Formats: sequence, C-alpha cells, structure tokens
Amino acid sequence: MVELVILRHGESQANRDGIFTGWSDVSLTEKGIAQAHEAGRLIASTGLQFEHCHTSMLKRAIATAHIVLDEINQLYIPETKSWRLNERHYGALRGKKKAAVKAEVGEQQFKRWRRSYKVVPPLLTVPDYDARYAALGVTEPVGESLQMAYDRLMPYWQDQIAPRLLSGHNQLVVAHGSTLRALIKYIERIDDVAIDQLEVPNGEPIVYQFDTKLHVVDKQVLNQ
Ligand SMILES: O=C(O)[C@H](O)COP(=O)(O)O
Repeated sequence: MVELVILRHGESQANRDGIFTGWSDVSLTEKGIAQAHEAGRLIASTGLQFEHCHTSMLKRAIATAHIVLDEINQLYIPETKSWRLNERHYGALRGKKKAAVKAEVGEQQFKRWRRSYKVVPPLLTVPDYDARYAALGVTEPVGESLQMAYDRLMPYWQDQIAPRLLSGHNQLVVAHGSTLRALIKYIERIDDVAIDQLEVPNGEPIVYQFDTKLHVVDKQVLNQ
C-alpha cells in the first residue's frame, strides 16, 4: 500500500482577516504556525516516511510544509514548489473583504463565486506581474474557476505525484483550500455539483491509502 498525505496550510493573515487571497503571498498567523506544528505531530504519529514533498510557490504553504517536515524529522527529503499547486486565483475579488462582498452581491452569488465548480470570479483587467512566475514563462491568471484550477493542477498530478505513488513511494502535498478541493475531486471522483459542499480546513491532514492502481483503499482525516 502506498500513502498520500494532503494538507492545507495553517491559518494565514488573510484567512484571519476574512480577505479573498488567491495568489497573494501572505504569511501564516501565530495560530497558523501552531496549526502547522500540530499537523506535523499528527502526521508523525502515523510513522509515514515520505519520498517527496510537493508545495506551491506561496509562502503560507511553503512555511507550513517546512514546519511539518521538521516535526516529522524529514526536512532532508526532496521538495518541489510548483505554481500549479498555487491557490485558485480569485481575480478581482483578491484583496477584498469576504463579508463586504457578501453584503454587496448577496449570499447566493457569494457562494457561487466561492464554491461552484465552473463559475469564474470577476476578472482582473490586467494580469499581475511577479518575477517568480515570469522566470518560468508563466503568465499569472486574471481569475480562475475551480475547474480552471483543476485543469492546471492535473498535469502536475499526472507527471509528478501519480508516478511516484505508482512506484510505491509515499508523497506529501501541502497546498491550498481550492487546489486541494480540486485534487480531492479527482481522487474521490466527486461530481461537478457535489464538490460545492466540500470544505478543506486549515491544518488538518488527510491520509489516502491507495492500491497499486491508485484506487482509494482508505481515507483518514487526522485531527486531535
Ligand atoms: O484564497 C482564499 O481566499 C482562501 O485561500 C480560500 O478562500 P475560500 O474559502 O473563500 O475559497
């Protein structure tokens, strides 16, 4: 049996302040750091040895991954940071207070923008520029639906995660609410409608056990 552990970063400053974040690069709060340590201790209790750690290019996920790797005494393993694991880009909602947007557009539209699979948030008129993505030849999205995030995540799963699992090596993925919803949708074959009910809390490791064809044999959510 091979195992995959997926983990959403600990609480960020924007999570704490109720602000749409997406590709904004915000830090963990003290609470988020504590959540990352606790997640690490929970993962340590499984005794799993990982061959590779995958994270995004955003510091809230990278910092969480490093705290976890330290807690499990596996800081030495190879790690890949990919923009494909970045949070879904929230377009023109990015930086706005969630409560203010909800008050402006109403509960239904607010929920549609946050949780539907296909609805695209209001777009930026010009893409942001950030040297870290430009260096890779990646133009930042101007806004993404969950489906768009799913589509850019899948090549990373196919090329970097699935082959390692198929050769029997446990993998650790530390990413974001929406990219993990996309990954869970794929792994558990959740349909486009039911996915709007799925929430991924900060700092709560999910452990999947797969058979040799990458069918799920067991799923455990680790919490205190
Ligand atoms: O990008 C964000 O704002 C958060 O990471 C996720 O926010 P959501 O729960 O509103 O999708």
